[in-house]
Amino acid sequence: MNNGCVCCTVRGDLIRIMKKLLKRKNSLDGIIVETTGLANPGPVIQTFFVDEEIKEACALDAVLTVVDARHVMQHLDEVKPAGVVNEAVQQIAFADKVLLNKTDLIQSEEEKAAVRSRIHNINAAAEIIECQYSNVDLASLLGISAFSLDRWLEKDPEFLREEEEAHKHDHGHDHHHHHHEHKAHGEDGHKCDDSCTHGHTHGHKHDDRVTSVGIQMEGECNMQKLNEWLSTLLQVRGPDLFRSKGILALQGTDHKHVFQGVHMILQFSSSKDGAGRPWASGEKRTNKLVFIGKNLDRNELTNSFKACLV
Ligand SMILES: Nc1nc2c(ncn2[C@@H]2O[C@H](COP(=O)(O)OP(=O)(O)OP(=O)(O)O)[C@@H](O)[C@H]2O)c(=O)[nH]1
Repeated sequence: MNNGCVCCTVRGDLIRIMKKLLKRKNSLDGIIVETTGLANPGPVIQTFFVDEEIKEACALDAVLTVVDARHVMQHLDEVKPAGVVNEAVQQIAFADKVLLNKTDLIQSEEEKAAVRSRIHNINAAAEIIECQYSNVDLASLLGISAFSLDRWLEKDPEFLREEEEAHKHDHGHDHHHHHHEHKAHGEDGHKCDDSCTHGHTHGHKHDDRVTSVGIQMEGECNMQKLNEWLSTLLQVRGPDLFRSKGILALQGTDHKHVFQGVHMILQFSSSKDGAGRPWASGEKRTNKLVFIGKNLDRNELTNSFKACLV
């Protein structure tokens, strides 16, 4: 689900995609919906209960939330402006199972116990599965019938009622969601405003300080400049940089380079070590980078990356 802004759950798109999938001649064993890391899971779940056709054809099996054991606390602790939703809390609250991932990055058993108890306090019903690199037996994740509407309604009886109202309204106004259908992935700097219905079910707004910046630029990077730029950037802006990733062309090599960042942790890989394919002969060397985080300055990021090019 890449369309729309990073924060929104794009229920209109999801309904359309689901209906397309259901029309396929060969029937599917299952459908896995992956939202963005900043999504409010509520509206996605509601899709399976408010649309008649989808309700008939599908059963919501389970809501799974992957938790970064190293960084989750700082996101749960984050104080948001009044009325703004903490999506980390939401995602744990709505989970049937929590995959507590990256346990290798946790320093001590005490730290792990603190994270587990925090998750448990938000959602006592969800089973917590500890893992590394999300390596979990699929049988414990798929076809488990873990979702219970009753438990949901216990938590929030308003849940379906409000949505049914909103849905009726949608039918009368075809373009209700039009403002989410332009451009990809919020890289146009689109911010949720008051007209955004997503995430408003519970009277909460998305944190509009969080955006994404995509950079696409032809050329080759000077390795040393790039290294200095990225490590300084992550050091200085780390707390605000939730996620960064990119494919890079480096001077003097045909290998493609990939970087993956989560806050201050940065990992490089290369087609030399089996990550993807090298640049093909004649292929344009286009660097592509994405930053997702708080208070990002598109111009500053673009210009400082540009300065790393040869
Ligand atoms: N040490 C460690 N690193 C991990 C683990 N799982 C993933 N990573 C690394 O974390 C980095 C970012 O990956 P994830 O956090 O899984 O990315 P994500 O945000 O879920 O992925 P996108 O949907 O692509 O944004 C990559 O460099 C992964 O190799 C783990 O269990 N331990």
